[in-house]
Amino acid sequence: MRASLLQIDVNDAETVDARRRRVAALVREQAGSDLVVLPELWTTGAFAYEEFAAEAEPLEGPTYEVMAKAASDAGVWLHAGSIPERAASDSGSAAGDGPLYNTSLVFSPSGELAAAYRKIHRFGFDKGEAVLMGAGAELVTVRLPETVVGVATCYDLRFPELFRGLVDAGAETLVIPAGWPERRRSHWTLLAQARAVENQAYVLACGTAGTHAGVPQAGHSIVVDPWGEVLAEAGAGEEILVVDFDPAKVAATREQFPALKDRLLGLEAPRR
Ligand SMILES: O=C(O)CCC(=O)C(=O)O
Repeated sequence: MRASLLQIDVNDAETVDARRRRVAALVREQAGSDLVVLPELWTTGAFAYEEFAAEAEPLEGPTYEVMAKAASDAGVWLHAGSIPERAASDSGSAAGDGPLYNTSLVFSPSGELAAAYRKIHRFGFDKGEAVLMGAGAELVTVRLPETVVGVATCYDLRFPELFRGLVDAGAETLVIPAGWPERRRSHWTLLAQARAVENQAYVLACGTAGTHAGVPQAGHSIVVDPWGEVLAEAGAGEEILVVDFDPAKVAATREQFPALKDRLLGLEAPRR
């Protein structure tokens, strides 16, 4: 199976419309890959908090339209990264004036929406995304012909229980778009490898390059196999990381070294 991770340079000089067109062209160039992955919030930048509300889109908004077409033109599965989604209000108003979510979109090779995932763990503690966006509540997996993909977004990478949930739901390949800052790049690489080793799964983690809203991005998108070996790693700048991998290695690793079977479920902390 061939995957292309598009580590996009997200910067304040390029408009959202221009970036959307540029990224769609890059997706089209990946015809021949099975799966194309984009980063988190690549239209605005994950740290461009002031842009979230202004650039928010309904689920089936401009990014959806452009990416659905790009996926079908290229004939690829496309994890189109995430968008700032403006949900419909509770009253169902067509104005779409409900809460914001950090929502990932996955398209099939015919351009159908295969899955949408609202990021569960919002970043920022008491500011930024954590206060501007709502939290998703559902784990999402997508069945591709060759593998079952489990999706997570950026800060989710720090929460191993989410990935155990995805494994329990059948995930074999963990796809993680991100806008991870350079300042914590060592955590990014370490956690990507940890999630691969502990879940005996492939990890495809696609970040952004460049600097937006004053925050230099880590780049260094990475693909890790179920044994924890790094199959490919990008540098700091914009780059397309193309990697061939064998989805059958997940079952083989889980059979040869069946650590997942030794999980002890339901452990409780001792009472004090
Ligand atoms: O956890 C981190 O260090 C980075 C997380 C982040 O930037 C995000 O989720 O947008």
